[in-house]
Amino acid sequence: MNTSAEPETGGAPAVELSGITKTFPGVVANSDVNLAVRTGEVHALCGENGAGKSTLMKILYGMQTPDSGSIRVGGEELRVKSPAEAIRAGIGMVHQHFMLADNLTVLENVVLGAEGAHGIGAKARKRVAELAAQAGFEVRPDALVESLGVADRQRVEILKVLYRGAEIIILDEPTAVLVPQEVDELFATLRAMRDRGYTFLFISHKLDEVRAIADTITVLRRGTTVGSVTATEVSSRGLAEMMVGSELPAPERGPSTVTDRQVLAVSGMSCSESGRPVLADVDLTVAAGEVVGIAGVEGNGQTELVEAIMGMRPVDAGTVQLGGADITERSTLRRREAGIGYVPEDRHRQGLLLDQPLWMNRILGHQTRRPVSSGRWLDPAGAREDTERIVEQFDVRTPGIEVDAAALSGGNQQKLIVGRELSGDPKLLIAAHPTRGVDVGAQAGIWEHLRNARAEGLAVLLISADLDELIGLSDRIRVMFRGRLVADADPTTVTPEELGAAMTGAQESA
Ligand SMILES: Nc1ncnc2c1ncn2[C@@H]1O[C@H](COP(=O)(O)OP(=O)(O)OP(=O)(O)O)[C@@H](O)[C@H]1O
Repeated sequence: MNTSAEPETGGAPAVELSGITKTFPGVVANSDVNLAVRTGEVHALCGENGAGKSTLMKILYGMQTPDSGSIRVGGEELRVKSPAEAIRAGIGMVHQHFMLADNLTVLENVVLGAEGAHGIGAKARKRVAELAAQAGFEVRPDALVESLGVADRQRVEILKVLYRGAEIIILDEPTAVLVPQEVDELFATLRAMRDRGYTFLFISHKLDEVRAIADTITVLRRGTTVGSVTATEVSSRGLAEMMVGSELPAPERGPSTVTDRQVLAVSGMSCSESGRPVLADVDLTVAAGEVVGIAGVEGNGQTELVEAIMGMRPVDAGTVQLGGADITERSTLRRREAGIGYVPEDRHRQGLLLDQPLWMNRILGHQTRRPVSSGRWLDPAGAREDTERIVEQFDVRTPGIEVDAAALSGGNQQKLIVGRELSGDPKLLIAAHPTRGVDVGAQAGIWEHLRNARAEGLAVLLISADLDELIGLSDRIRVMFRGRLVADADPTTVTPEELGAAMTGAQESA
């Protein structure tokens, strides 16, 4: 590849993957996959959960070794054995879970580990400023990363790969955490960079977005390439059909099932962190048969609200009632036993034991209740049987329940968690981003399960960055901003744009 500041366009394809096969015990993740990416295009990879998208990108980025097949970058055959080699070949990857050091500045995060190029002084600072200008980012190089919102953190991740000389950039579901306005900004950056000759590989489940930003879309199904299409020549419906062979489903509330039986009542909840208020005087109720959606840009207190309700974070003031009983002083386990199901935001850290088999993961958080425990002893047979049920009902694609949770694709891990948390007849489900990273078919499946549980009287507190999901499923929407519930929106009339505006601080009701 050329080593000048900007990539060349035209000529050989940026990336050619041919006949890539990769198997894991019991699973063929990629089977004879072909992918050709032109220099200077945005190339989207779509496909169901477990279709093999991440595996293919990890192979390109040197995190996995293929069993067979070849990789050509800029026309030259490459054996990429590690991310360091991929970076040397001009390939960068922005992961879904950001990998930044919170207590360092933007500049330090970008330069750390790549001091060789421009040192750590004025030259490095100048180079970062140049790259930021090209990408259209307004960055404050000396700001601490911990003070940044999600969109800015993502910009730092992008700058990191640009700084290391990447010309081919893999983005793994970059829009999952962004509000519509931020998505537009990211797309403006990608277009500007593409016009400079950079090449992007973009994994996404949001088909409308993919059509808006991609030049070419390649669809994978069950580990193989279904085909590549020009983005302007395919409808979302057509794409969904390529992916799953069925129509594109939409979230639907269905008829109201809201009752007057209050299940959750949070009153006057406030809490702070290092002296800084993170939740201020929050009042919130959810009734049986009702879905209350919480809208908000990430980092405005949603995580803290959920943690406070779950008893995972001390509060300065306020009470939590479940079905009329005060549970403010109870531990997280006791709250779960009282009837709260919990789909956490971070499935790796809080939702799963990655190095344990699926059936052990069924027990997590439920260890004192049937059918996985007699109350006194764990019941592995009961846990295995109920895990088989979840795998079946929630269509968790896995070779079996004895494999470790780490071996499941992201979307299938999420289906397992949702299945587990809807087990045991909860009164309340707290669902933080329940379909994040889940494909359109599986998403429709999870929505259907939520709707059915709601019809049977489940109260749902739904936190989601997917505004279509919030609008489509909620009976009421409350907007969170800087730790307060500042506005309410009627899901039957509000548009995603209006909701997005309310989330970024417009005070009036949306
Ligand atoms: N380290 C691993 N060990 C065992 N199996 C794995 C491993 N990584 C992936 N797999 C399996 O390979 C298949 C493809 O997974 P991959 O993560 O590539 O899918 P994906 O298309 O990215 O899915 P998602 O949209 O859910 O993230 C899945 O069946 C998955 O269970």
